[in-house]
Amino acid sequence: MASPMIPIVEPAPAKVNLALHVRRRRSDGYHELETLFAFCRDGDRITLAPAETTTLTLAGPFAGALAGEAEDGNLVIRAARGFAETFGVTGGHAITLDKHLPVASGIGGGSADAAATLRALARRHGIAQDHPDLFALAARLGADVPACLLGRTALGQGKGDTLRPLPPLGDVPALLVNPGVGVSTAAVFARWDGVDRGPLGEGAVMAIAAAGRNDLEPPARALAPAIDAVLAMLAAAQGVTMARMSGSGATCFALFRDAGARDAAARTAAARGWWTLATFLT
Ligand SMILES: C[C@](O)(CO)[C@H](O)COP(=O)(O)OP(=O)(O)OC[C@H]1O[C@@H](n2ccc(N)nc2=O)[C@H](O)[C@@H]1O
Ligand SMILES: Nc1ncnc2c1ncn2[C@@H]1O[C@H](COP(=O)(O)OP(=O)(O)OP(=O)(O)O)[C@@H](O)[C@H]1O
Repeated sequence: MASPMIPIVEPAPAKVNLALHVRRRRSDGYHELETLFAFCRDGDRITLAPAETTTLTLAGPFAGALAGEAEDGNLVIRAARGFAETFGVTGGHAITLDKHLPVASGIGGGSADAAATLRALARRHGIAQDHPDLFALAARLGADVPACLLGRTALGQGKGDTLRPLPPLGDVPALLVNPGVGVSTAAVFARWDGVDRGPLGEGAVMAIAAAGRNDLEPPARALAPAIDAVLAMLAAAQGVTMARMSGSGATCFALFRDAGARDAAARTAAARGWWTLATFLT
């Protein structure tokens, strides 16, 4: 168990859906998916320090995007409350969220923060990181939270919360680009045309990804036409091996043969005023 006096720092890496096939709408309003989750080297960060009550301090470039919302609605606080109820812990935590990922952008931001909070609390209270109750709590917090809790390349099925771990990708140079528009996940799913275009293929992760697609791209592009320009720019970049939208958008990602080509594309995207994150898929 981690010493209660030493702050715990837990990374909350950005999530990318290398491919996302929507198979059908369920009667509970959710959709059955097949998706390949991958994680970036960079993202948000959670710090946990001992305190009498639980509080949340927002820091970092996107703190302002969440400052107007009630603290209760933040997935970090919801994760901390859920953890206390599930594992019967008492006492609070002063939690700091360093927010580097744009909000409502398809790269899991809030889900990654919730998952990092659960990992940090599990460390503090001596709960195994693979405790089934921790995963059950993650699934109640959001469809992407279990994948973010696992935090490694995985095949997601069901709502995205039935997971099969896959081998690490080994630091693939990746660029994330967001045109500065927030997109509601529920609104994008609601515009899906209901056509099942088939399952993911088989083979190595990158081969499955390359042969796959993101079925949420057309509805997201209809809601946020700026995605078109981002994808066109990324697809035309030198040294690119794959360019696609992640999750429900509007963030798009591109994978590159080398970090130099990635950084050149990042400069082009930044010159257009878009948010960029030059990173690696781990
Ligand atoms: C698009 C993805 O990011 C792909 O990884 C996820 O499926 C979304 O995960 P998330 O943001 O954690 O989603 P949640 O917060 O659980 O759900 C938000 C809303 O998205 C829709 N939703 C989400 C996941 C899913 N499999 N089917 C859905 O239809 C539902 O309308 C739901 O009310
Ligand atoms: N810590 C948080 N960070 C970001 N958003 C949060 C957080 N807590 C609550 N939210 C709410 O969750 C909504 C979705 O934000 P989030 O950034 O998780 O979406 P996303 O990037 O589309 O994630 P996903 O790819 O999992 O769908 C936001 O509109 C915001 O109001």
